[in-house]
Amino acid sequence: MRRILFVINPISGDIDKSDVHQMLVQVCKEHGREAGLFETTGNNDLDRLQQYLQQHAYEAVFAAGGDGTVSLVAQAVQALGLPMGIVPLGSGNGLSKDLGIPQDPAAAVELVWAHREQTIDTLSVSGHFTAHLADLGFNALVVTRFSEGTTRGPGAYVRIALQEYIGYEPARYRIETETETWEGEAFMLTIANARTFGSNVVINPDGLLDDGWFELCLIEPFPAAAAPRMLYHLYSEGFEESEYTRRLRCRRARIAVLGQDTVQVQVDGEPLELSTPLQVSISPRSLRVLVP
Ligand SMILES: Nc1ncnc2c1ncn2[C@@H]1O[C@H](COP(=O)(O)OP(=O)(O)OP(=O)(O)O)[C@@H](O)[C@H]1O
Repeated sequence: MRRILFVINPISGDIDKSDVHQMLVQVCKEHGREAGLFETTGNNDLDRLQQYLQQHAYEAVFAAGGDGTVSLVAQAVQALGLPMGIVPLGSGNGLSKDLGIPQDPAAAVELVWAHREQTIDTLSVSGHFTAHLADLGFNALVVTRFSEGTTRGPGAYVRIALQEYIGYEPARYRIETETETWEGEAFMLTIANARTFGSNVVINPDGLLDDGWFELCLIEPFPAAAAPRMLYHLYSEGFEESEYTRRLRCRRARIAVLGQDTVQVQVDGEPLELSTPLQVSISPRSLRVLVP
């Protein structure tokens, strides 16, 4: 691996990246690698990146940003069969944590010369690419409000979550997988390829990124008095221990939101409004990633 492209999101995670460009070029040079830089604009980035990669011969592409940047790079490299690395520089950096990638950018960049390769599953949520997690319900609402605001970073996310929790009305879902049907109300419903949100909430404790399965992780409505215990379970890998949670493991699913033609969905950190029912499917071992 000699020629490496870094895709940098200048606004992710509210992190000043003025030194990042130079650091990436410098460490690559020290290790006999050539670094290219591609900045995202927030506009038509996937098309631009795909075109750029077709015109330039890179051997690996690193996403230097948050989950949205990782998802963008993953889609571009998947089509070309190139491996993807991650330098975590977002607010949450969920997929990088699941892959065991160091959260310190200076340590993560070592993957350029010291790594092994893993090939992970990816999902399609009604045609939208997902490598990490997608969800409906409470978190999708918070991610949407977050994206509409002007402040980024974890503090802004927590403030919005507290505001939205008061008065939140859970929707009713009907889920059909290849083996079972479930219908009921849910506070949130996560479509999980991975285990952990960027916030360190473990939504899918024994989920594997490369087992050919995904999980539907449901948190059913719970009384306000149960919220602290629920948070404790979520931060301590105890998802299965709560009486308000359940998981369905599957290879494909149809998710209807009763009484709604469209639903707000968070897909790899990006808010989308999609038509219901959603159709979810898996592409087993379809994305090459560089891990420690
Ligand atoms: N130059 C830019 N100006 C404005 N927005 C941008 C720019 N480049 C990318 N974006 C937007 O940034 C978002 C992706 O951000 P990303 O997920 O990388 O970081 P984050 O939201 O801070 O971190 P995380 O997803 O880990 O919480 C996308 O919505 C994308 O359109």
